[in-house]
Amino acid sequence: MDEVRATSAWVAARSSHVTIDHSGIEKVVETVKTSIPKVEWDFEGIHYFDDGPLTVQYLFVLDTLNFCFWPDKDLNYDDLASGLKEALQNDKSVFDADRLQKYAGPELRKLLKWPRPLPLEDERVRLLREVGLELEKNFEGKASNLVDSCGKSAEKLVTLVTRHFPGFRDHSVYKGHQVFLYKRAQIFAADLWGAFKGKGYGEFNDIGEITIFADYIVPAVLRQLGVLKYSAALAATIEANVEIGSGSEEEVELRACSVCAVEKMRELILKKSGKQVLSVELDIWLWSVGVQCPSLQHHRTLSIYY
Ligand SMILES: Nc1nc2c(c(CN[C@H]3C=C[C@H](O)[C@@H]3O)cn2[C@@H]2O[C@H](COP(=O)(O)O)[C@@H](O)[C@H]2O)c(=O)[nH]1
Repeated sequence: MDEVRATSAWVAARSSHVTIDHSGIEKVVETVKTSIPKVEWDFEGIHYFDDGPLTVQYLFVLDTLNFCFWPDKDLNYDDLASGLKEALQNDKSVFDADRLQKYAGPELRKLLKWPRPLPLEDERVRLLREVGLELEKNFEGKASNLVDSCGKSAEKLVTLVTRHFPGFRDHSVYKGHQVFLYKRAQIFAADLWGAFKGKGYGEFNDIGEITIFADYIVPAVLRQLGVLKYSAALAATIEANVEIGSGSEEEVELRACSVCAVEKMRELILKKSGKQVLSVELDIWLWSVGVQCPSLQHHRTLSIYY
């Protein structure tokens, strides 16, 4: 994850639409003191869990589809997590690798009990096929084999996932430089760690290497906390719900500055209190604040990455 950290910092050092306010970070760290509000993974109680390989398959499918809910104003992440959970409870073979390759839009919709086409539905279906095919070809159809082959390293898992599954290669080119954010690949590792409570399939000796997951909720929360500042033009664009192009400077800056700001927050907490907090812990806290704030205005980018 050094690549994510280094390239995000590269962007933050050159950004003009989004800036990190160091006094804002100081304030947040001062407010939370040494204890980041502890938010449990699955605080919503919406995820499937059976302590076994089927949970790994579920989480991999979930994170394959974990992006861009906002174009449908009634759809959000909860609908996906609980919809897939129910589908799996009703039919244990629903995420078998051969079946993942066969879903078409209307069936996926039916699976999730969603009454109309999903946002980016064709892409969602294509990504499921890609996952089914590659799991079948290289991992005997099982995401748990993928995790088993990582030797308890989250970093290795992210590398393997991004190497095998092109849909997880969350990167962009900013001012001529390649920037890596790997949101869905990293969140898959974090979801395993959270669901299995750091044991079994969720045991990673290097979980501290993971950064936050650059989505559209966390930047908005960081802005609300005074950690990120937007240019007047960017603020107006977001306020007016105008879409921001995928790979645009604005979009890359929003995401990269969020990663970088939270890394700085983490460093400051360590400096002030000697306490090592994980980016994953900071992420779930920030994200849970964001999704519980109905008035939160976030940027809108059509993307398969987040
Ligand atoms: N940074 C970050 N982004 C996250 C998550 C999660 C869910 N994580 C689960 C794991 C354990 C917890 O108990 C959560 O349930 C989803 N997202 C992103 O949010 C957006 C969806 O927003 P809305 O349209 O309002 O539902 C979308 O980009 C989605 O990809 C997270 O944890 N961190």
